[in-house]
Amino acid sequence: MEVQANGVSVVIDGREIVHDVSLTCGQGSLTALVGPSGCGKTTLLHCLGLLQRPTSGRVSVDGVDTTGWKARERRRFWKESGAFVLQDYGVMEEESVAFNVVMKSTVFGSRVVGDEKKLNSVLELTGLTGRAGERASHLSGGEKQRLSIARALYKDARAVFVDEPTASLDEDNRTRVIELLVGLARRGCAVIVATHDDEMMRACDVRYPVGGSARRAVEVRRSRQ
Ligand SMILES: Nc1ncnc2c1ncn2[C@@H]1O[C@H](COP(=O)(O)OP(=O)(O)OP(=O)(O)O)[C@@H](O)[C@H]1O
Repeated sequence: MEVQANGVSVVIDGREIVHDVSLTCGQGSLTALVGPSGCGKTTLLHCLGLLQRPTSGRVSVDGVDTTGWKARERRRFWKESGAFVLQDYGVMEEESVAFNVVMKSTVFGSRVVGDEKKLNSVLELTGLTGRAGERASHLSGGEKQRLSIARALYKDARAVFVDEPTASLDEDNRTRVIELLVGLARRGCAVIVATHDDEMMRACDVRYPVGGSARRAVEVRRSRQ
């Protein structure tokens, strides 16, 4: 999936938070939105993920302009194609790890339904093997981060929007999360990451400086081996 911003600006309370961003986040590529705290990375990420409407400009998905999309079309995009790994992890604390991945249960919520083999495979990939039945609230910050990635992997998301994925992680978890995001891109997903982290930035194919004067997406590597 390709997610594209064309002349996207966001004005809140008379203040321009995002200024005239044009950027293409391609299928199979890992794009970093970079810049100092408060420069508008999260706001831009939310626009690209259709969580927030730009004040002007447009966001297109696979070449389709989403400006006129109603709630129903945006919901379909989130359900079928998009996944989020946000700073508050987007995890349902009271639910099990398995439910948080599969997001489906029987009518009365007593049992998670879904593809068990696939569930086990994504839990293994994200280092959460054996944790399916545990309450998500028991997980550590790094584990919750990986749980959100497990959900993106399970649903075969085609675009994943990630906010500061490594901010509060120790070295091991950080490396692991970066590897998982690179893995998602290698599967053909468009992965867009707002980040301050040098190691995360180095793993990205494209770095886009948000804010500042000389804004231009820098392609770091043309292709991965
Ligand atoms: N809903 C809102 N109402 C008022 N101001 C907002 C709102 N959303 C964002 N802002 C402001 O816009 C600016 C950019 O915020 P944003 O969270 O996008 O920055 P950021 O680059 O992601 O910052 P950080 O790296 O610290 O997470 C900040 O000054 C913030 O206070």
